[in-house]
Amino acid sequence: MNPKFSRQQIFAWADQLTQQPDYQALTHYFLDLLHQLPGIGQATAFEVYGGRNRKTCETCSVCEQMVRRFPIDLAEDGLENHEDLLTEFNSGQDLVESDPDSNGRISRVVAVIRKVAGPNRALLIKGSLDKDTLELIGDLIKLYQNLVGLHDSKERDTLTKLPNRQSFDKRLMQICEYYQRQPVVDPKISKSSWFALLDIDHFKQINDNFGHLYGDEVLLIFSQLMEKHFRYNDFLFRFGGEEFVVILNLSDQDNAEAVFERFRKLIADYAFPTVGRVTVSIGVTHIDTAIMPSILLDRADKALYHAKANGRNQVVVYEKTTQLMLENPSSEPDLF
Ligand SMILES: Nc1nc2c(ncn2[C@@H]2O[C@H](COP(=O)(O)OP(=O)(O)OP(=O)(O)O)[C@@H](O)[C@H]2O)c(=O)[nH]1
Repeated sequence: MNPKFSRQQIFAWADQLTQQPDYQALTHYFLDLLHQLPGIGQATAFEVYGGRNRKTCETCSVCEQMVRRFPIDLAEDGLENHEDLLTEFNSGQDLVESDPDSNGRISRVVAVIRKVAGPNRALLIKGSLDKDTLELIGDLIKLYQNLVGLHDSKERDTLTKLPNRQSFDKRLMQICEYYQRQPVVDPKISKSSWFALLDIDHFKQINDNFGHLYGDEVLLIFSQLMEKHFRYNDFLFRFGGEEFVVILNLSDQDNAEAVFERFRKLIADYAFPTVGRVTVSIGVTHIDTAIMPSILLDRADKALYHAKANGRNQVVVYEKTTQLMLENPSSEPDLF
């Protein structure tokens, strides 16, 4: 028992941790809790993607490690250097502590959380920590880690480990509510958020020609290429089947179009093992201040349908496409 905290206090924290409804709420609560402990100056959570430990990636080149900081923020820009964190993460230890100072205190701790159903995570704690606090942190992290596992199994897609449809619905609602509080902007010149539906072309043919296992491999590599291409503050989801969603943040219209166009080309040029070439159609729309999730989905879906109907392997931005074109695509998409 930690002498600074009563048994009741520790059980109250454990009780609160287990009551958090999802990974987001759990991690917010856990970081707040850590900040209450003596000597902790800063506690930050990260998601760590890619890396040499994932066997599935041995055949492809998309798996260099990438770090996303929690919480991903709609209004925050800039990339950070995470080299030290990755070195500690890859050290093979679960709790990496800096050398103690002359008073026996530790200034930096990295806790590594490896998960089956979601991405790996790292918690970075900075401050001046004594032995008792370190022990308590270690125990709390074990509980947090188990709860992360439970939430991941509900909120993440098991194949790609991206947030699933259920997480998407919640997140989209939050984003729409956020933008409803913001002033109206001209998306051509101001940075705001963009919603995109990405649908792999002729995916049924891939399954039919090569089998479901190779189809799954395409989905997995596709998701890894998404994680590599988009920035840490964009939101990525597996929407279902061969359909994915990206919410691109802090971007004007030209940049959004260019980012999705580069991703389209990245996929078209990528040599997928066995399957070879794969293409993707992308429907994009602006998230404006007055919009409801259902309207957003409908607009992106119309743009995607337009891309499919006009030859696939292309990006269509709803705002650049006239209503007439969206409602009367030049041809019906061919179905198999
Ligand atoms: N391997 C694999 N296949 C899946 C998964 N989820 C859905 N599918 C398959 O994805 C295929 C989607 O086919 P369609 O909706 O006809 O679309 P498509 O063949 O991509 O054609 P277009 O979208 O019109 O270019 C179906 O055959 C589904 O069975 C999955 O998790 N793994």
